Amino acid sequence: MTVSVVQFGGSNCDRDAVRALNHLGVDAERVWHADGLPDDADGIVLPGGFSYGDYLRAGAMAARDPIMEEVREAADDGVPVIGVCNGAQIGSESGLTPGAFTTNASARFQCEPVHLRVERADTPWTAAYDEGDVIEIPIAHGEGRFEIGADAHDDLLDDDRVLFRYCDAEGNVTDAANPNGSTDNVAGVLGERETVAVLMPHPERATLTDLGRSTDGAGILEAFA
Ligand SMILES: NC(=O)CC[C@H](N)C(=O)O
Repeated sequence: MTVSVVQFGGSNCDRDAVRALNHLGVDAERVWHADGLPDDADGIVLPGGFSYGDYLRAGAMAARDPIMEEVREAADDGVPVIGVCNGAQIGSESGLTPGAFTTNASARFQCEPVHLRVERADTPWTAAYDEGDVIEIPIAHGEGRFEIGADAHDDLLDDDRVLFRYCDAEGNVTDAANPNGSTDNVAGVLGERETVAVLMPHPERATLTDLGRSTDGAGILEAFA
């Protein structure tokens, strides 16, 4: 499998994603947005960063970049797509996943390790875990607060599309464990297909063993292995 890591102007986690995937034995290459998706892309990562300088809203301009039409078509064909942090914002802005990410309740950029509860273990992104597992992965965002209308939230729950929730070290989903004020502590969701997912925390920053920190994020990227 060759994973395309889509680089926009202002992306800054594209190299980290390639390195983390390579560490897991997955071929990956950075793809400059203006060059379009290669025909052999059989996996796609929308990486973190500050695409288009976060102007208007984080992810809003990249979501309207022509390459996103190709990403949407690939996703519809069943190609696995994951959006991480700014990539999650691009995914929601482009309608790949429900809800929106907006300014943290703190109104500050937050960079810290958080705990996540695995809400679904039967997806490609979470097959390495058991439902209810607690994993530690860092966040680094200013606009990570998940927001969704009441009806869409009901649909999200009915369709069981919440992938991760912010929790404490014991797995309790509480306000105190919610770093950014996200609705229902949601940290990651699935698209219409389980092969499409977005999450605000950074699994590629919790994969390499030589960083000396948690490697709990590896299981998410192993979806491509
Ligand atoms: N690390 C990131 O991808 C940051 C995302 C976005 N620029 C934000 O601050 O919310």
